Amino acid sequence: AKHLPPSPPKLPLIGNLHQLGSLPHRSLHDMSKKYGPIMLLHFGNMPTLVISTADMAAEVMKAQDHIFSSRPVLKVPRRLFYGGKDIAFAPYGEYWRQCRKLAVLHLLSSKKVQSFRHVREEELSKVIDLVSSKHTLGPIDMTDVFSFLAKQTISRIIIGQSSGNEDWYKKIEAVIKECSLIMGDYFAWLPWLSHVTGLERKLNKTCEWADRVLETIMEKRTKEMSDGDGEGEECFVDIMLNIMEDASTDIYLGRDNIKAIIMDTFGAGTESTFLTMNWVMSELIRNPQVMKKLQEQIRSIAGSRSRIQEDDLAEMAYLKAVIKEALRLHPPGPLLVPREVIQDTTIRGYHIPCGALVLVNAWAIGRDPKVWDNPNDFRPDRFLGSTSHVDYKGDDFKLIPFGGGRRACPGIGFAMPIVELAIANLLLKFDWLPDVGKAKDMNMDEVFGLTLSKKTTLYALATPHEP
Ligand code: HEM
Repeated sequence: AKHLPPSPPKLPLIGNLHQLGSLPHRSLHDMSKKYGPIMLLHFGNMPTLVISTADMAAEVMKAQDHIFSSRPVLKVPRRLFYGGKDIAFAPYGEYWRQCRKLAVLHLLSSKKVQSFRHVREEELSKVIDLVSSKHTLGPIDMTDVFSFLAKQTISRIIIGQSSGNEDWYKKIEAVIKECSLIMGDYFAWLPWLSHVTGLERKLNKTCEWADRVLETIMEKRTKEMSDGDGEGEECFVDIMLNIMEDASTDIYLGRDNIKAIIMDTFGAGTESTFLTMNWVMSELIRNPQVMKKLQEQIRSIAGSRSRIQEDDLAEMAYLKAVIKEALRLHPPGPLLVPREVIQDTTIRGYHIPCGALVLVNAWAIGRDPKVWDNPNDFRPDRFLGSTSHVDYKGDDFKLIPFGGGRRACPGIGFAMPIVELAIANLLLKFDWLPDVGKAKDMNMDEVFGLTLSKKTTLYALATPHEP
């Protein structure tokens, strides 16, 4: 008989789903303490491999990456993304390879990221002005501030800025919200449950609505480009429309691909970037001594200047350590994005069946006491000195908030300048305190959806800093 990985006992029909609870990354972490770093669960009748240590993650995302690099065909994303025409949920193969290459070369390259620098700076200025104008009125809703900043910046880069576009941002935002509500529900992955909950109808409605919004945006950008009356700022949609129409390129890109990629970058980019800023700031306010040390570094680099510029970021070792530490404790995608096994294989003697779903518990790995000292403490200093090379780029499997291997997040270089610039300038310009009570008592409870958010809104008191 084949030697399968250890499995907790399961129920008929639902398998292990009832054991996931409302915080699956935590329940799975607890289960792994009993059943080991590689477990085989069943979501309904879907065999699901759960990976809970850095060693095992290296096995699936490095040693055998090619076997673990597909995505499961999940009902909801399949429909929302035009049958897998996006990047994140496309099955492993030629289409995915082309599409990812297109995004990496034409949308997310460091040259492109650099070309949107003014967008990041302008949108951040609006936020700084907002905090300046509101700080005398009492605590500021920082969750709202970060959410606004991520959405404004990223949507302006993806669908562009032209008069009346705020409406489109809002519409896409509403679509994404609806989609993540549908998708965040693990039960929705089960085909037989969808009819019971009326998911099918909801899904149809949302897809039609999303398609109308996306078509209108594309038509508008096409018209502006041909009339030459766009406001001069190139966006992802323009870049893709140009590639679509350019007969000389060997990349095939249809309208559905473009729409799926818009949804994908929006969905993958905004929420995760916003949550990262929100967790970083929450940890800073909860750890005043870290905040103080970081402010000293930022203020000394700024000198008499009133702004930290992107060129300054390279020098900011402590800022980078703080962000790594926040991502270690609060990876916005605690179970990453599910993968699928494309052929039978073995790991450490265990048989892994073709077609199994794979969840890598990045959250558990970030808190593994075997690889991290005092794993539950927020101690950015652990990333200074001899360990400063440990990074989230996918080479150190104990820190994988962006995944690793060929399916790793291609948006790291796009997201991080937004996060770093925002935190650096908010700490340069203002001093921060919790709105009520003691810093150490701050509520850090989580809510699990598609992403991991903070349960309570982050309110904070800001005082302008006079240099
Ligand atoms: C702090 C912000 C972000 C975090 C924490 C994050 C995290 C992740 C994770 C965990 C994955 C799955 C990796 C795997 O399967 O190994 C992923 C995939 C992906 N991310 Fe990100 N992401 C972020 C920002 C962005 C941004 C800004 C974009 C684009 C604008 C983006 C685009 C994508 C895409 C397209 C994929 C799918 C890659 C593939 O399947 O080949 N992400 N991201």
